[in-house]
Amino acid sequence: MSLHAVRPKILGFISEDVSAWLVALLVLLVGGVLTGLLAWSTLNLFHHQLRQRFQLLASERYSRIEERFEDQEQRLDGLRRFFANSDAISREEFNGYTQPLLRRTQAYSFAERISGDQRAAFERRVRDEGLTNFTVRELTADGQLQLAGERDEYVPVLYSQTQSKLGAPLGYDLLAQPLRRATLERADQHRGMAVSQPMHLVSIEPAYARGVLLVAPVMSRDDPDAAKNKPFGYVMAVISMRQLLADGLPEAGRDYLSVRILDLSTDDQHEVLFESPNAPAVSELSSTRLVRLADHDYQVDIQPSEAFLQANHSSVTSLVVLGGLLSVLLSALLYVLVSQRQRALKLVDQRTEELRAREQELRGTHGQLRGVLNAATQVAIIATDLRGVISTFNAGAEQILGYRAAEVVGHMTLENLHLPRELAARSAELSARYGKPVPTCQAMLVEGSVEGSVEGGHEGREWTLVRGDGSYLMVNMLATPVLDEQGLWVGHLAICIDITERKRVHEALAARDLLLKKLSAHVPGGIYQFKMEFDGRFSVIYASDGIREIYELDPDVLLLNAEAMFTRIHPQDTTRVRASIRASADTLSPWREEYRVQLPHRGLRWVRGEATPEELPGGGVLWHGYISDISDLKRVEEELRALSVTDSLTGIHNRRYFQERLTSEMARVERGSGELSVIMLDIDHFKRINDQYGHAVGDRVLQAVCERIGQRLRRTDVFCRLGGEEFMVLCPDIGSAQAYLLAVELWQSLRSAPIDGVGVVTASFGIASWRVGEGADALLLRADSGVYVAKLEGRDRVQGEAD
Ligand SMILES: Nc1nc2c(ncn2[C@@H]2O[C@H](COP(=O)(O)OP(=O)(O)OP(=O)(O)O)[C@@H](O)[C@H]2O)c(=O)[nH]1
Repeated sequence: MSLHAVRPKILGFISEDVSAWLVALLVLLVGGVLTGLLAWSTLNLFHHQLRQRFQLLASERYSRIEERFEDQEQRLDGLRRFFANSDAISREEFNGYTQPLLRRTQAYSFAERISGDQRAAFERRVRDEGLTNFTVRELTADGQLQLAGERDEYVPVLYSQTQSKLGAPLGYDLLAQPLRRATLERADQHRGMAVSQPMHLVSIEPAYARGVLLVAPVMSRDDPDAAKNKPFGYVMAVISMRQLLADGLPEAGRDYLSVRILDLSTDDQHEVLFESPNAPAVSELSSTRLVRLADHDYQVDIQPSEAFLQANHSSVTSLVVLGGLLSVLLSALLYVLVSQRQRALKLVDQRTEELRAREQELRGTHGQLRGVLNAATQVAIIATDLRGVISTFNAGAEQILGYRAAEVVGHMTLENLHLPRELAARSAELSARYGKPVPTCQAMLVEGSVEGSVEGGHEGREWTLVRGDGSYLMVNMLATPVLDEQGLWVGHLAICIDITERKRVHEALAARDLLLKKLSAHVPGGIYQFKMEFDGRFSVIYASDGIREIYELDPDVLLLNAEAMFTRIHPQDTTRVRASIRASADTLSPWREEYRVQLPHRGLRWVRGEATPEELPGGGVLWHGYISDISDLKRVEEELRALSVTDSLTGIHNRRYFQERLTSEMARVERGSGELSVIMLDIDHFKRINDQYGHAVGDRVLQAVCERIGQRLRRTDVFCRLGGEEFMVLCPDIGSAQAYLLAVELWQSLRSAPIDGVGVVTASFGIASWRVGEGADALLLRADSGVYVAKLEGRDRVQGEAD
């Protein structure tokens, strides 16, 4: 069954394979929809509650307005009855009655109706009461009161009780102003209260001047035709709408409602009686109701103000934000959970696969290990537990040590296989080194090859093991700790290699090395192995002690640095030696070279090297060779050489040497570099000297002539005895004229002074200078011809060169 089949689904319904992004998106979507639904229902509830609250506030405000309108009517009616039921009302009585009524009313007044005839008497009466300046007045166009004009009838204000600081407009004739007049007429007509159209009230502070005049006619109690006659006066309430409606309400900025009152009684247009100072807010909420005051109907429109909306703001925005945030957080959380879960599951899959692969690998490795253990028949592999008891004993161990695995595993320890005295010695050595006792059972396990390091490198150590038959076996044993997977020490692994044969070979090699050393010590010169790598680098593989004398270098120095050898070779020979080595490497031909070495102590020496090259696999050449000092041999050779080209009697060069030098000088001039001349001389009548003085004197004469001639020659001139009394001077780099002068000088040096016991000895000279294309024989022949001519012409002379 696959792992996928048993996995539970995410949140019970989301498949494991669904992308974490998709899950997060789905949750975000659902969260968004739920938030939207919740916001929608909350908004509906909010609007419902808002409407209810507004209606409540509006109803309360309507009640307040109606109540205050009724209150105004009742108070004015009371004042009217006060006048109607009294015979005469004095100013003090009026004031006393209206003083307590001045609440939410700007002023209460009483205006008496008088005819034009009664005006003067009326004014006089009132002035007599104490109002000395009292006159009937009317309003001018600019709002000032002035003396009223002559009319048939007046209704001047007689009494007035006002809150205004501007005072009462006493004497103001209400009939003089059309609106007030119309109001009085309507009151007369209805015989009841009438209210004016909205107007600017007189003698009221401007802020409160907008209002109405509520008028009630006062009929005389004593007038029998009161129903028909005009009233004798009017009581009035001056009502400022602002004062009436705003009293008891919070200030405009904090009032939740915006109120507007329209006067519907005007025919042409609905005039605004009152409008709240606070503007209505933009809202669908509004309420309208009709309210009546006296004979007028008013439309009262109420709308919520900004303060209302602010005090009742919706929490939907917060809800949406909160819902959105929660949705985002939830989707992010789910994304993290799902993706982490998926990652964890993938990791589990991956680790499971890895474990399976590791298991397979371990099985394979275990099989291979078992195979290796069994196949390693030349190596003893022994594993022990921590107590040293052997747990593995491979086929190689059986074969090498002569035990069967069955008799060793679980029965014997590694210590049992060792030679006891060797273990005891090693134990003592280790105990002394580490300053604590090391038991013999651990002596073969403690690493001792590195001083002071217990767990340092793992190097094999030679041990003597006791075989099954009691014989001894030399092994190289490498013991390493075995750790389990947690790194805990669980035992040891010892790998033993039989080194009996190796030791024998080492001993044989050591004996041969010793022999070689002894032999080479008795051989003059040095034996060496010299190697050139494929990249051209030199190295010395072996150098016997004899090399030390050849190069005055320690053999060990050469083993480290082969180039040190070349520092000893004479600078003029170094290039030649290197070239010959490379030539030998290229052609694999034997190397043989004689060269000079410049030694710190013995100075310049000649050596001869000989070596046989051998091509190495993979490139490079190895020489096996021998170097010897040939300085003595060279010296003898030089001496022999000198003898072979020297005339034994006179000590000057002989004919052979002359021939060699002539050949080389001819080659030089034929290459076009310089000139060449020869001067030939032959002693005159030498036979006579021999005959007269003896052969020995003749020999001395020959020596004396050579001495005199030699003194006159240049260092570059080559003076040779061709034989008998015949000589030749080879003069490089001089031409015919110079050669002639030299010959004359030589001729004179001979004849200018006598030789002891013999007298003056003369010679005949012939000269020849090399001509282009001329051979050696022709050159010599011409010189010889010169001597011949000199002899013919009487001897003792220099014969110049014929043209
Ligand atoms: N003492 C002595 N005599 C030599 C030697 N070699 C040759 N002679 C002699 O030199 C003589 C040469 O004589 P000639 O060839 O006749 O010449 P010459 O006597 O000098 O006469 P011209 O050359 O014609 O002047 C011979 O008698 C030789 O024996 C030598 O090494 N020592």
